[in-house]
Amino acid sequence: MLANSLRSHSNTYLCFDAIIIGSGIGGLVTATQLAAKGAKVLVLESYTIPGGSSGYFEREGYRFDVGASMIFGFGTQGTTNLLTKALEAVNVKLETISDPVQIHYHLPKGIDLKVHKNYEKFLQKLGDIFPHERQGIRQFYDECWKVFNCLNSMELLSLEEPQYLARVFFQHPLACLGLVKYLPQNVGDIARRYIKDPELLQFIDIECYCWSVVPADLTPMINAGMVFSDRHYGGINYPKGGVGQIAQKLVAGLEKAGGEIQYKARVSQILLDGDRAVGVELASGKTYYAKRVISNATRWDTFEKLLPVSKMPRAERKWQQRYQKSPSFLSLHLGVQADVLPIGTECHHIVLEDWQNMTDSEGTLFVSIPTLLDPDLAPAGYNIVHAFTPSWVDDWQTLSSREYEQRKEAAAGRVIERLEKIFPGLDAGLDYMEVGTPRTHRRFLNRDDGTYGPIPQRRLRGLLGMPFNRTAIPGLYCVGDSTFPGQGLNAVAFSGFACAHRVAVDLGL
Ligand SMILES: NC(=O)c1ccc[n+]([C@@H]2O[C@H](COP(=O)([O-])OP(=O)(O)OC[C@H]3O[C@@H](n4cnc5c(N)ncnc54)[C@H](O)[C@@H]3O)[C@@H](O)[C@H]2O)c1
Ligand SMILES: CC(C)=CCC/C(C)=C/C=C/C(C)=C/C=C/C(C)=C/C=C/C=C(C)/C=C/C=C(C)/C=C/C=C(\C)CCC=C(C)C
Repeated sequence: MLANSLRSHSNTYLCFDAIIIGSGIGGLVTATQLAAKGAKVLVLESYTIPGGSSGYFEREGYRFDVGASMIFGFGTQGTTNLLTKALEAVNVKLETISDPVQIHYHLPKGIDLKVHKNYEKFLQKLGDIFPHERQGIRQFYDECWKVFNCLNSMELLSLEEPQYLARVFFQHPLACLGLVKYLPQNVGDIARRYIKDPELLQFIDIECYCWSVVPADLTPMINAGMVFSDRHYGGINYPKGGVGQIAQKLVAGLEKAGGEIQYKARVSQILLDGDRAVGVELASGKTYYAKRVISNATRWDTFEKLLPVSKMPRAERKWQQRYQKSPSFLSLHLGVQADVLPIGTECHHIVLEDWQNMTDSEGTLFVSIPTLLDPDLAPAGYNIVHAFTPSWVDDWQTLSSREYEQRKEAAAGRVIERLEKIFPGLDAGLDYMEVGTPRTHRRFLNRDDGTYGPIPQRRLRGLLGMPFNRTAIPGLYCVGDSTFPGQGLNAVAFSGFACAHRVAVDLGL
């Protein structure tokens, strides 16, 4: 029946080369890459604007980023500046503002450290706090550069495409062998090779945790090589107009290249013909067919909600045994009087009072103040402070709406109390506040339990367990942060390049 319907649709305008479920940056990079290669592409997004966790919302003159504002991938040189490259591929441009400091850490025992874009300055300052470890510090971070230099020397495409692998190996044999060496490794083992001071090792843990949401022992070395080096190379660059601009520009490029996007188009199921994915059905009942279906939803959403659980491939079950959902976040989007922040305040802060609490719910506090880079995001005389801290959906379930509001208020109070320690007077200078919980993330981002992404259940072999874009269901691909190499905008941009490359080869483009 479905096969007939597919055949009858295959010659109509409803049959696309590729349908992409979701317009997160992973989905949009895939879509723009495919459209640039001449594919007929349709993106279906359930929300009213593109971007997913890189979206934005506007309230009372403030434009808030939904997610974090610390953006990698906007460098101007090398091969790892994947957001720059994704925009260029569809002839769109985005102005960015360089951030001279990646993070200002406020850590236990008064450790106060800024990660300067300048590598030597960063090593100097960290060495000033741990003078007995100066050599180990340099050896560890230099090893991260080795990973980065391998990646940054080659074109980055699908590792599932043998011809590409043969080509890069032929062009860059040493870099490929370098990456093969690091792929199964985690940061903790390499850090301990050079560093002995337990407190410095805890610092390496939070260096990893603040983007991978796991300590060094569970963080893949390849990803650390990217993050710990690119912050000093391409740097951290904020998009003028807010993080939401990245998706807006990619959509403009997609449409210029002939692709299509629909909003308020929630996919309710992936249609199968036998075992093959052939299209999607929307919550509205409308169906679309395509030669290939690409899901930018998380793997949990894709295989547990968009497909019958009885069809879950064995490979997915195994993946779920290796990886679990990371916590979501409790987020405070604040508008505050500008004079609350001392002159010279940095854009991104990490606050932790006790090392023992680093991975706990409400343990580490993340703070972004994007208006210090782009003041136009707030009314004159005000700043945006986005403070967020890990939180599990379970703590927010089965509450009456009154209990939910009370719990939100209490949690917001605890976060503001902590913010007061670094920005005294913030409470009194508050002009606007909106509190999001894991339930908010689940609802607006369509992410199961509002999760930030997959994290290893136990120590795994680096990135070896992360699946690429093809799935065990023919015709179905995944893209985004539940595919190799995981969370992060530049990481999902890589996943998008790789997915589009593999799909284009499969389509014979
Ligand atoms: N570095 C930073 O500061 C920063 C900022 C924001 C986001 N990020 C990263 O971005 C990554 C997420 O990107 P991503 O590409 O994986 O995706 P995403 O989760 O951001 O977006 C997925 C999109 O798919 C849509 N969607 C899901 N299910 C759907 C369905 N059934 N029908 C229609 N639409 C559906 C959602 O509405 C959402 O727009 C995260 O890893 C996060 O770390 C990083
Ligand atoms: C041939 C042969 C033999 C071989 C071959 C081999 C090879 C070639 C290999 C390759 C590999 C590759 C390509 C890889 C790749 C990778 C990548 C790209 C990676 C990337 C990564 C990235 C990342 C991880 C990023 C991340 C970031 C993030 C997550 C961020 C976040 C942030 C946040 C959350 C913020 C917060 C903070 C504050 C606020 C303070």
